[in-house]
Amino acid sequence: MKILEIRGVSKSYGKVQALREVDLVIRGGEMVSIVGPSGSGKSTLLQIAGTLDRPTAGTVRVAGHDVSRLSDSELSALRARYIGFVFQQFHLAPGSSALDNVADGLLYSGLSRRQRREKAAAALERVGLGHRLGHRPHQLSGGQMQRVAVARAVAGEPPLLLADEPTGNLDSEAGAEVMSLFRRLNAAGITVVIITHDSEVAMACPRRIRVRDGLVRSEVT
Ligand SMILES: Nc1ncnc2c1ncn2[C@@H]1O[C@H](COP(=O)(O)OP(=O)(O)OP(=O)(O)O)[C@@H](O)[C@H]1O
Repeated sequence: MKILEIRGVSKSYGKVQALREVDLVIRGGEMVSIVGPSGSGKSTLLQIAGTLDRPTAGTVRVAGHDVSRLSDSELSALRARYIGFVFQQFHLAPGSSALDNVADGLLYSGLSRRQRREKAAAALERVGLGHRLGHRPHQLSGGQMQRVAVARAVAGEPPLLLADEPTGNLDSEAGAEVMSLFRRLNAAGITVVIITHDSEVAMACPRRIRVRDGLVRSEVT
C-alpha cells in the first residue's frame, strides 16, 4: 500500500525553487531517512508530504487521497487520522503534564476526555514513560521530552510518522533511545520518515532519500 505518493511536485518561494518536479513513493511499513545539505529542500518536502503546506505544482496523495481536492477542514481530519509529527524542538506545552500534553493531541479525535486520557496513558506507557504521567516538561530530560512528543504523535494510532530532526537537540545517548523507539514503532507497523543531519541516524534506516537542490534520489541498503 502506498501511504505517501508524491508526483511531479514543485514548490517555489518567490524566485527560490525549493523542490523541482519531485516523484517519491513511500509504502506502508517503510522506515526512511531524508538527508541532504542545509537548504536543499528537506523540510519543504516534509511539510508538503505532511499536508502542512501545498505544492506549487504536482500531486500529493496520502493513503490514496489526493490532498489538493480537500478543503482545509477535510485536510485537518485527514492529517489527524493518518499522520503524526515530531519536531526537533519537542513543542510541548510547558505548564502541562506529560499526560495532558499527549491527551491534548487527541482533542479533535472525537473521543471523550476520559478516552483521550486513557489513550494518552497507553501511549506514554508505550514509549517507556508510564511512570512520568504527571511530570511537566521541565521535570523531564531532553530525551524524555522527545519521547512525550513521540507519544503524542502516535497516540491516535496514525499509520505515518513524520519527524524533522528528532534527535537534533539530544545528546547521543538520548538520540539513540529515540531511534530505538522509532525502530520499535516501525516494527509494530508504523511507517517512519525522518529528516536528519546525523549519518548514524540516516544509516539506521533501510532506505535513504537524498535531497539536493530540490531534487530527490532514493537509496536502499
Ligand atoms: N517560507 C519560506 N519562504 C522563503 N523561502 C523559503 C521558505 N522555506 C524554505 N525556503 C527556502 O527554500 C529552500 C529549501 O529550504 P528547506 O528548509 O526545505 O531546506 P532544508 O534542506 O530543510 O534545510 P535545513 O537543513 O537547513 O533545515 C531554501 O533555499 C530556503 O531558504
